[in-house]
Amino acid sequence: MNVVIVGLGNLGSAVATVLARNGHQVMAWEFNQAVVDELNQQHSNSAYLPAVAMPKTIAATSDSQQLPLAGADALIITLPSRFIEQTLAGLTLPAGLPIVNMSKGMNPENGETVCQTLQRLFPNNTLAQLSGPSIANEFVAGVITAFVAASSCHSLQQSLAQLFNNDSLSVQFSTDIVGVELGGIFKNCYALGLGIVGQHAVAGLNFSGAFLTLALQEMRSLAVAMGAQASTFDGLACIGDLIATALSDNSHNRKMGQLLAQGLSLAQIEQQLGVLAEGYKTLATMLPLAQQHGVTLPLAQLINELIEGRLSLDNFCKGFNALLKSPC
Ligand SMILES: NC(=O)C1=CN([C@@H]2O[C@H](COP(=O)(O)OP(=O)(O)OC[C@H]3O[C@@H](n4cnc5c(N)ncnc54)[C@H](OP(=O)(O)O)[C@@H]3O)[C@@H](O)[C@H]2O)C=CC1
Ligand SMILES: O=C(CO)COP(=O)(O)O
Repeated sequence: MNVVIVGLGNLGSAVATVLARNGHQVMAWEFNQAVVDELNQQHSNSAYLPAVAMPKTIAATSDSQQLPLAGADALIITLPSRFIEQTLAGLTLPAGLPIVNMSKGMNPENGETVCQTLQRLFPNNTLAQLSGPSIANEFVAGVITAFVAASSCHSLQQSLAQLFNNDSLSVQFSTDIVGVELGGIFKNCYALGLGIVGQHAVAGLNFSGAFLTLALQEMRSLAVAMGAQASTFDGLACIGDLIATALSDNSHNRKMGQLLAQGLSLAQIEQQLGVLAEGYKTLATMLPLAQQHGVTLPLAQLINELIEGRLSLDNFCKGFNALLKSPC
């Protein structure tokens, strides 16, 4: 199959690699010309996917007009959410080209999820959200990984299975695009929070178990109020992704939390990570959204107060302990 990937950061480079290894034709767009040149000449991306030999068949360009959209079977979006609208707004897509979003974020200005933005920009194209516990550094290294392809279009789900399935990668199907996308978006805030408090003496695995349980309850209650199916939260795209992201040392959100706990400023973190992890902006967007929907998110509120410096780590832990005393 022929695939166009937009964004060669950590995720996009890993997706390009596994699809090319599966024998598919991959052409990628990337903003940074140095990354494009390194990929085309040395078949690597030392900034975002160090120590991985990328297949020589992957080609990259920084000129979106060069993308072979007319002959593509899917357009896969792997950019951080904040760059998606500005990058895609100038593109004219063939009417039948399916769009697959793998980004997990929201627009802080209007509260739109990436799928909602894509639907607004390209109302005539079929859409899928491809999500699940899928840390790029792991699945590119052959760690067994299951994705969820959420779409109302069964043939697009099947195309995604055909693209990704191999000895270590599997694609499951869902029709709950809202739930699958919101699970992947909301879990970033809690992974960021656990990254901050995870170093505290009181934060052992008992703490993490309780933290993730409360996190899942909050994610589910807001997502259901926004139209998701509750049962989606028992699956890969929600509880699965929450566990993987919150506990993985490869997670950008967990890492950002750890750096905040070490006292680094946002500018220093941006310099170290390249781009701020999605959970940071999502948290500020999620709390007013919850208010609009009449849902309370006490754990997310505590994380937000901790990040904004209105709560010490000790007082966060006292507040968290108090939440555990409330009836479920
Ligand atoms: N990494 C992962 O394991 C997974 C990530 N995701 C999601 O995928 C999305 C991307 O994450 P990830 O790959 O980790 O991000 P990275 O931080 O690895 O990559 C950031 C990318 O954004 C590019 N960029 C910077 N500025 C601009 C700009 N102005 N316009 C366009 N591109 C720009 C960077 O290019 P430059 O070289 O210039 O810095 C780089 O390619 C996120 O939404 C994340 O939640 C989902 C599943 C797994
Ligand atoms: O969503 C992810 C894995 O499923 C990756 O999360 P991070 O952006 O925290 O690395």
